[in-house]
Amino acid sequence: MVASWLPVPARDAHKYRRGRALLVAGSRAYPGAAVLAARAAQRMGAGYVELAVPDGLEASFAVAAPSLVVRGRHDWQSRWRADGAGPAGAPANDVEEPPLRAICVGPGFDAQGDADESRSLVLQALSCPVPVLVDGGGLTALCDAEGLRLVRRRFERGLDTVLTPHAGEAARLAACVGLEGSAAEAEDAPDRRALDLARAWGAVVCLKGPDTYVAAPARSQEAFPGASALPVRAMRWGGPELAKAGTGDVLAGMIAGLMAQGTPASRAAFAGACVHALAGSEAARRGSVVSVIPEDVLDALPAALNALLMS
Ligand SMILES: NC(=O)C1=CN([C@@H]2O[C@H](COP(=O)(O)OP(=O)(O)OC[C@H]3O[C@@H](n4cnc5c(N)ncnc54)[C@H](O)[C@@H]3O)[C@@H](O)[C@H]2O)[C@@H](O)CC1
Ligand SMILES: Nc1ncnc2c1ncn2[C@@H]1O[C@H](COP(=O)(O)OP(=O)(O)O)[C@@H](O)[C@H]1O
Repeated sequence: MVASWLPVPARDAHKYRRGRALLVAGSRAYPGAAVLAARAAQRMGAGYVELAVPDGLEASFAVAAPSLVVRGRHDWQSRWRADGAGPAGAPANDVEEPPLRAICVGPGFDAQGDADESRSLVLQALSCPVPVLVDGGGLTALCDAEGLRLVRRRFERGLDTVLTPHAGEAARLAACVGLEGSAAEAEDAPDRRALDLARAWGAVVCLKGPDTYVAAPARSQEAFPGASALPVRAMRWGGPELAKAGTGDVLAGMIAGLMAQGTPASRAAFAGACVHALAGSEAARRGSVVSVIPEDVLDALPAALNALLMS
């Protein structure tokens, strides 16, 4: 079933029809995460991937990854309406541009060192009327009353938001909505924790770990066809080859790349996690479970996609 959720380009496709994605990612502390996430969005099929990076670093990113459209943060912030009014992805000025289909915000944010900037970028992304994924340092920046209000408001307006926490970030998201229960209880029942978070935030939650749980808020119950009564699914593929800094950034970009092509948020999160795990296994097969690095996962991604599409 997951294979049928993966977009395949039409014969008459062109780059904009294949989805325009924006990644607001990276910081002076963690620039690499931005490239990992953006590359992953490209590899998952998004036709036009833009990367908004800290001002002054544009040239370094453009050299590191020539096919990415790299912009400074101020350029992006001044070009998009802060209130999210207007058609999906409409730029604030009159420039003719194809619509933006998804935003990924937060991989590589330095939520401690650049707290104000991280928060302002996350809130601006959430004000855009397109699917938004929040990951990494963006999740830390999201955890306050205003962040919660904006995500819930998006839910009420029918706009998809995806949150991709690891266990540490999930604990912060839980504390922000006053979810009871100790860390040990959350570890015992991660499916329940993912679902509680999804409902409390009004967002699709992809709770990462050795097993990954994707939960949808009530509105998206139909998003997992054939699912059991509760809108939460476990993904148990993959192994410890993925336990290396940077693989989460790859996953965030993959899910955003799928959403940019029109895959609904909960399916994008689940299918993205499946392909990510398969790519990790393929990378371990080509090398060693010990040596896999996130770049290997990116390199193995096309083979993993193919294997799933042929299955
Ligand atoms: N190449 C790069 O530039 C990389 C950048 N990264 C970015 O660095 C920033 C900080 O990421 P961190 O994850 O370190 O941020 P966190 O501030 O979440 O640090 C991790 C903390 O959470 C706790 N924790 C609990 N459960 C955990 C789990 N299952 N996995 C990991 N930590 C857990 C740890 O004990 C630790 O204290 C993010 O924006 C992230 O995207 C990282 O993804 C690593 C690679
Ligand atoms: N033991 C494991 N088995 C399977 N997958 C794992 C394991 N450890 C980590 N992963 C996966 O690797 C990724 C790590 O993401 P994350 O913790 O956000 O790392 P980072 O922020 O450094 O990129 C997640 O997709 C997680 O599910």
